[in-house]
Amino acid sequence: MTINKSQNWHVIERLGSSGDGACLIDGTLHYVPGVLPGEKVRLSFDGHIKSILELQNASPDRATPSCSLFGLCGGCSLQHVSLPALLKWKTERIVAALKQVGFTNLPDAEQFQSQPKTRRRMDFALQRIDGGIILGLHQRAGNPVNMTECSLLHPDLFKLLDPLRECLAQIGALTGSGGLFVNLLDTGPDLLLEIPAQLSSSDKAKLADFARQANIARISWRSKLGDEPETIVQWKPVFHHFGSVKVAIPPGAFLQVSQDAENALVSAVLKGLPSFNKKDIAHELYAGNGTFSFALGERTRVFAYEGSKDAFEALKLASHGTRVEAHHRDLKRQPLLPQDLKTSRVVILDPPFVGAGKQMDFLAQSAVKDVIYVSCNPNILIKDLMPLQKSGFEVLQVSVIDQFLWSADTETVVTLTRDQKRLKKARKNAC
Ligand SMILES: C[S@@+](CC[C@H](N)C(=O)[O-])C[C@H]1O[C@@H](n2cnc3c(N)ncnc32)[C@H](O)[C@@H]1O
Repeated sequence: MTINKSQNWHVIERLGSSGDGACLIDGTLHYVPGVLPGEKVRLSFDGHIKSILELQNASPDRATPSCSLFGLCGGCSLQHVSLPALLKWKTERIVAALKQVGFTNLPDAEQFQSQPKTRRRMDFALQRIDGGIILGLHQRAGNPVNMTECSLLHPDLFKLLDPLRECLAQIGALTGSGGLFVNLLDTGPDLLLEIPAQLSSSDKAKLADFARQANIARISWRSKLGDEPETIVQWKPVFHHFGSVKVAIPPGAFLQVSQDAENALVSAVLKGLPSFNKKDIAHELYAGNGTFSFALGERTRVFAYEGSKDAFEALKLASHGTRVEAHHRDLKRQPLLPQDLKTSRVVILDPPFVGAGKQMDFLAQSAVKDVIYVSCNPNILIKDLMPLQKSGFEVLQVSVIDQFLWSADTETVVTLTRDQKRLKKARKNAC
């Protein structure tokens, strides 16, 4: 294929939603990775943009990437941006999203950014190659890259990678590609392997030996996403604390990706709560294993809804002696209806990446006055918050939590109310 080396210079206008720089070339919008607004680039093409040949007007927001795999590994797309500039960009994106919904009179956003090397949850790709195993993240569009260094991963997980490669190389069932889901819990790393073929008894014995040598409490396996994990080895208890409540976390469970971000998220949610009377009930939707539930339970009675059976069971077991009442419910198939929310003082919801969909319409139609919406997807946030805006909700507080460091993903907590008294008071206090 012939590569056309353009002599033309192109100015980067802004960052698009995936973090790539947008520029107009011959009237068509193109996205260029690794650039910043205001920078001028000369590009080579092979139908699409192939590479940056030259860059001028380097932005003051430009930073030296901290990882030598940057550009190859798909885990980070924005290491060429300084962390303060990244947080500012993410915050502007959220403010723009809220304006797009139609909200006006927005409060200043509170901001938090995780520290590097704090990531305690990661979904790795596995690939057998001649002489070993590749264990790392996928390229942006392509094969996995061996993670030989990482600016994101918690050191307690990073130090496991080499021993894991050695162990997995001995696993006969791993003949091609697979996955490895890792959570760093209070009891140490918890591993869930995804390998299509059945593990042999020899594979299981090797994993059991490895678990003891590497002080890993549990290793589970499933053949594909959606299958129930099988515990291969568990030789000591597996648990994690949310506040003072101990939860027996199931294999492959959802956990906020870093402890510092989890703390910031919980604080933002608690800050958004209205005042409670003794008998008030908070409805929490998409509760997971209880990241927010038990902190909420310190303030009031909580009805916590979760669709994953494993997470619901962990939540239910842990909720004894607390004010949290766990409910197993698929909120897509069976959303809470306005009458189900009649007793609700406030609704807190943290939907998955695809959003809450129809549930938002029923929430908007209910009599609920206060909502705290947690989002990891700014595009879906726009869709989900539309029905609330149309039914009279206004934004009381916004927190932008950059827990997905050096990627375009953003976590946000938005407190909304249609209680005019509360709104007036908050705005008066902010003046
Ligand atoms: C973003 S996670 C949040 C979990 C929890 N709030 C936390 O912070 O750890 C979304 C949660 O929604 C649950 N979920 C996904 N689809 C669901 C559905 N249709 N009905 C109910 N829960 C669902 C997932 O199992 C997951 O626990």
